[in-house]
Amino acid sequence: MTGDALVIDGLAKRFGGLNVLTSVGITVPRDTVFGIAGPNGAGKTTLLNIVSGLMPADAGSIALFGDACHDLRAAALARKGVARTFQNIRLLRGLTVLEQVLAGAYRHRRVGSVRGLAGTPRARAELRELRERALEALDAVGLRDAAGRLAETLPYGDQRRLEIARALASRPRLLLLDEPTAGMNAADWGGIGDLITRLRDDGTTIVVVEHNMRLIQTICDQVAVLASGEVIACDDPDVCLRRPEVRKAYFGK
Ligand SMILES: Nc1ncnc2c1ncn2[C@@H]1O[C@H](COP(=O)(O)OP(=O)(O)OP(=O)(O)O)[C@@H](O)[C@H]1O
Repeated sequence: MTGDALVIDGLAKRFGGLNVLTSVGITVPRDTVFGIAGPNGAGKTTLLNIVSGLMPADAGSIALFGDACHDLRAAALARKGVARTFQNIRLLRGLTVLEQVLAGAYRHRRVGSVRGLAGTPRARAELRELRERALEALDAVGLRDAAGRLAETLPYGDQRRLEIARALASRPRLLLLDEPTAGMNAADWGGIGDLITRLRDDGTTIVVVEHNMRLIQTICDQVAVLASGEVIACDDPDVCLRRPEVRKAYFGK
């Protein structure tokens, strides 16, 4: 296999008169956990939105596993192995834990909805496979025993795990996590950190946007710090977070 998991070059994005990203370059090697840090409003979520195809960039290029893909929309990127979670939990009310994950797996179906409704043997076989994938994803995040529960009754930390399971159901090669530990206590975020490194060790490349510096230092192989629309530092987390330009961006000194 050739190519890094993700190579971003010269990426720019403007909202009206606001230049959020001016020229961002990042290279994420395969099978690593790569952190994206930076002060509020630095453009971290905007960067994930562009990489996952939710919005176009104004300029720049993106390559995934060696293939240029900056013109692709979200569905095509998902088929290329990109999955993501969002900063705010986005569970569908009234569905069980398993059904939430099945909804994530379903977009990778091969059998169209009409044939699926007709209940052909192929459609039934595919549904069985989707269910297996969903249970496998729940296993990965430690929620298999909760498969039959209504998702909204789960504790907050488990709802965040469920979001990750939903992304994992498509068996992504590149998983983008937007603040996966937002609002969590230390016990819960430690567990998410362990989960992320386990996923990496199993062969998923992970890009994680995080404000929690201890988590970044614990799990990331590299971190890029965004400020003023650019990457101001990219290195091993301990080295990066000691840099004067990074301290200035965060603490103003
Ligand atoms: N769709 C949009 N339209 C207009 N402005 C936007 C849009 N999305 C983001 N912005 C603005 O772009 C800037 C960067 O936002 P973004 O959410 O990417 O930052 P962030 O680094 O993820 O911030 P935080 O750490 O607070 O989540 C902010 O000033 C935000 O208000």
